[in-house]
Amino acid sequence: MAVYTSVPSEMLAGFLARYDVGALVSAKGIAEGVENSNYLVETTGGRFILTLYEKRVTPEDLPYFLGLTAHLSAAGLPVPAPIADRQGRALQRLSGRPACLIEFLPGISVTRPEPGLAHAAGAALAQLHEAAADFPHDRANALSLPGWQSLAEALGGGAAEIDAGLPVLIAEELAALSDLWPRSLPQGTIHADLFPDNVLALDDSVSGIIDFYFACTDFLAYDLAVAHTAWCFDAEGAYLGTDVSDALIAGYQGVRPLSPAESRAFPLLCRGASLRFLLTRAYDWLNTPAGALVTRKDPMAFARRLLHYRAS
Ligand SMILES: Nc1ncnc2c1ncn2[C@@H]1O[C@H](COP(=O)(O)OP(=O)(O)OP(=O)(O)O)[C@@H](O)[C@H]1O
Ligand SMILES: N[C@@H](CCO)C(=O)O
Repeated sequence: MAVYTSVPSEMLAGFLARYDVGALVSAKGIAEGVENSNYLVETTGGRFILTLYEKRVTPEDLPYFLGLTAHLSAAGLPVPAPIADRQGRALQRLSGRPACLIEFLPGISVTRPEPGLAHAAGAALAQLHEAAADFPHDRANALSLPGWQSLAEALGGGAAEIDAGLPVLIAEELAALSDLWPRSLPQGTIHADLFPDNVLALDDSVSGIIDFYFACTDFLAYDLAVAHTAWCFDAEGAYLGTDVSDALIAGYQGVRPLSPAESRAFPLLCRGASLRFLLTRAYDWLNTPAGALVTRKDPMAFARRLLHYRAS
C-alpha cells in the first residue's frame, strides 16, 4: 500500500482551499504504486490525484518533472497536468512532504499487455518524444552506466543472497555494457519507466501516461528499450512472444521510425534497461525495511530478461 504519509482531513480541506477546485468531499489512499503516497481526492468540482513525494524523489527535481508533465499535457498528450493554486504554484508542501495536486485521468492501469494496447503504447511513447522535443530543460539520467556501477557496488555481497549467480551476471554485464554502450544516438527527453502500470487504458487506447519521476535526457531508443523490457515479458520474466514485441515497436515506428543506428543498438539498449531494473529491484529487495507496507518487486524477473536479450 503506497500511502506513507497521512494527511488529516482538516489539513487537506485547508490545502484545497488554496485552489479553485471546489470543497473536499472525500479522499482515499491509493494502494497501487510503491514510490510516493497517492490519494484520490473528490471535491465538489471533480476528481483529482494528490501526490506526496517520498524518499526516492529529489525535491530539486520536482520543478523539472512537473514542468515536463505540464508541457506534454499542453501539447495534447494524455499526461496529467499539475494543478496550480490561485497564486500560480503547483509545487506545494503538505504533511511535511513536497506535494502536488494533479489532474485525474480516466482509464484502468494495465496489468496484462495485449498487442493492440502495446501498439498504442509504442505510438504514445513516440508522440511523447516528439512533443518533448521543444521542452527546454535537461536532466541527466542518474540511472545510466555510472549509476548502475554505483548500485552494483552498493549491493556488495547482498546480490549473492538474492541468487548465487547474480554477482557474476551483474559484473559481466557491467563490463560488457561499459565497452559497448553507444555514444551517439539521437537524444531527447525520455520517460524512462514506461511500464504497463504507468499506462492508463480504455480498451486499446492509451488514456493516460503517468509517473514521470524518472524522466531525464537520454537516448530516445533507450526509452523504447525500457518499454520493451517492461511490456514483452510476464511477471516472472518469461518472454511473451513476438506479437507484443512487434506491436510495440511498430506502434513506435509508425510515429517516429528508428534510424539504422538505433535499430542496430536496440538489443544492447534492452540489455542495459534490463540491468537497470535488475539493479534497482535488487537494491530495494535488500534495503526495504522490515514491516514496510510495500510488496518488493522480484529482481530475478529482470535477470531472466537480461539472459533473453543476451541470447537473442
Ligand atoms: N493522474 C492520474 N489519474 C488517474 N489515476 C492515477 C493518476 N495518477 C496515479 N493514478 C493511479 O494511482 C496509482 C498509483 O500511482 P503511481 O503508479 O503513480 O504510484 P507511485 O507510487 O507514484 O509510482 P510507482 O508506479 O513507480 O510505484 C496508479 O496505478 C493509478 O491507478
Ligand atoms: N517500474 C519499476 C519501479 C519503479 O518505477 C520496476 O518495476 O522495477
